[in-house]
Amino acid sequence: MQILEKGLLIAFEGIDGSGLTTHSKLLNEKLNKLGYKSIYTKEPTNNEIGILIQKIILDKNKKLDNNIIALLFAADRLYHLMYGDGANEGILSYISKNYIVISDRYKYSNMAYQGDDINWISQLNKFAIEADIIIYLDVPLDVALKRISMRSSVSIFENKIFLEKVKNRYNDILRLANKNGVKVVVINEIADNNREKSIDEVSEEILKNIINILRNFKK
Ligand SMILES: Nc1ncnc2c1ncn2[C@@H]1O[C@H](COP(=O)(O)OP(=O)(O)O)[C@@H](O)[C@H]1O
Ligand SMILES: Cc1cn([C@H]2C[C@H](O)[C@@H](COP(=O)(O)OP(=O)(O)O)O2)c(=O)[nH]c1=O
Repeated sequence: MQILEKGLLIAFEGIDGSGLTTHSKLLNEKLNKLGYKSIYTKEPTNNEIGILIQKIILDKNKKLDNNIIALLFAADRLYHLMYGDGANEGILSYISKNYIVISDRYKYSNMAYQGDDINWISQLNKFAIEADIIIYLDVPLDVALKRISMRSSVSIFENKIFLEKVKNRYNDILRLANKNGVKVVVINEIADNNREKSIDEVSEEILKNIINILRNFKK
């Protein structure tokens, strides 16, 4: 068992279709196999607030104001930190037990997707701890959209114009996070010869980055 001196929060971020769920789950599996205490969780969660959000964002006819959606995601996050995602304990509880918590999206998605006024979104997330590490999966819009097109249910966010805006916002969000002491790892999913890297290639690249960081964390 690899015991860390302190718990870690790793946030996976990126636009829809960038592989967040795939790669956050794979990283969790690999870290557990290597003997780390690691858990996978996601936002929106499956607690009462997260379930409400999932209903709202999958309902095309429910055109809720962006600020209401922002408040709901922020409430879900505080609940997630304190009481859990509906299946696990709160993130803060795992961190206190020196776990690695891998969250498939976190407060940076709130800023990217609802961030018309990013200062207000930051305020909403005032009580949400910074992640220790952000893994940002960088994928061209057309590749992400192609992957989403295979999906049965599409959320209100999954359209080209909106996701282009989200992708552009991430640049400033990651810079701000880095300024706040977050270790930002950008994973480019396209190889030099313009080939889409395989799931295994991307997953190994993520694991290598994380192991390097964990080694330094121990020092
Ligand atoms: N590197 C990759 N190459 C090809 N397909 C991928 C890659 N990463 C993810 N996918 C596929 O893209 C789809 C969306 O991945 P998913 O993890 O659900 O994205 P997200 O959670 O970011 O919306 C899935 O079918 C997944 O198998
Ligand atoms: C956490 C979070 C997610 N989102 C968006 C990103 C996605 O488009 C959508 C759902 O997240 P997603 O990761 O796609 O969940 P699922 O894999 O269950 O479909 O919610 C926000 O708009 N704000 C937030 O704070």
